[in-house]
Amino acid sequence: MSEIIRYEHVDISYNGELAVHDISFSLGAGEILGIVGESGSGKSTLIKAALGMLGRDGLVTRGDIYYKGLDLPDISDKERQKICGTEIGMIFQMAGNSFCPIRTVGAQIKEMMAAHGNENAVAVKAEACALFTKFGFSEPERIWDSYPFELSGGMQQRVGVAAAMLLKPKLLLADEPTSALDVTVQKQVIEEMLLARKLFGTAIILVTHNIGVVRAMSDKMLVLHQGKMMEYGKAGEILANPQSPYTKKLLAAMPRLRRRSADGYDTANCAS
Ligand SMILES: Nc1ncnc2c1ncn2[C@@H]1O[C@H](COP(=O)(O)OP(=O)(O)OP(=O)(O)O)[C@@H](O)[C@H]1O
Repeated sequence: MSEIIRYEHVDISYNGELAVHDISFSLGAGEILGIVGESGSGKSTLIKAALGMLGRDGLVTRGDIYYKGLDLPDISDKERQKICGTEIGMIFQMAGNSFCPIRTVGAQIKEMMAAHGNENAVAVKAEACALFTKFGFSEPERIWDSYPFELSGGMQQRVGVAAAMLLKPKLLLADEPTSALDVTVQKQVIEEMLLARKLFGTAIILVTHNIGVVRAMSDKMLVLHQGKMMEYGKAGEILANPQSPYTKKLLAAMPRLRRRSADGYDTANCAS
């Protein structure tokens, strides 16, 4: 399996204070890594570092983050703009909020695709509607013509995932993509991400508080505590047989969710 991204001994500080310390992991094409840990453990910081989104106060102070031979913290803003979206996509907890409220979904998707060099509006619409259909929307044209405020929060989130996937990124960074959603919509968003992996071979780094979501989706798992890596390895093995006392405590406090197969899951107690 070809490697997509590799973190090597990464330290990240805000205003000189260490937030994340000595993190190493790698991810191959189509693999899904779940990053879990308590609030403030550094989960978002880790993925923001890949796209230079640490803000003015944040800095990768040691180590490397390699993507296709590029050391991401060192690339220019121009290079970063080029890979942002097309190579590495990102979705947030409230992905729907990134849509402008007063322009239709279709207009915004056309603009996004044009900004990445695809100006064929007819083809873009056809491709978007086909993906909406694959993602389970029964009226794709209606979604295309909708203003974001005409869609529920859950629908906005699902359309946000679809929009990110239209650029067919090799890597998707997903920061709490299901935590603002009710259990039914969580299931749909999980299904969308698994389908995206299947359709496009996209690798996913998933930040979540929800062990149930990790259990349902992840091949690998990284447990963070106060910026340090407590455990990293195959998700199934860690979930079945956690080694560090911290992981044991974390798992004991989480609800259960059984994994059925690579693409299937049982959503009982998915929300946490
Ligand atoms: N822009 C910032 N400036 C200063 N400190 C920050 C900044 N962003 C994050 N931090 C600090 O870095 C640490 C890790 O924060 P981070 O948001 O990565 O944690 P998290 O595990 O994603 O938390 P949550 O689950 O609550 O989103 C925290 O101590 C946080 O206060």
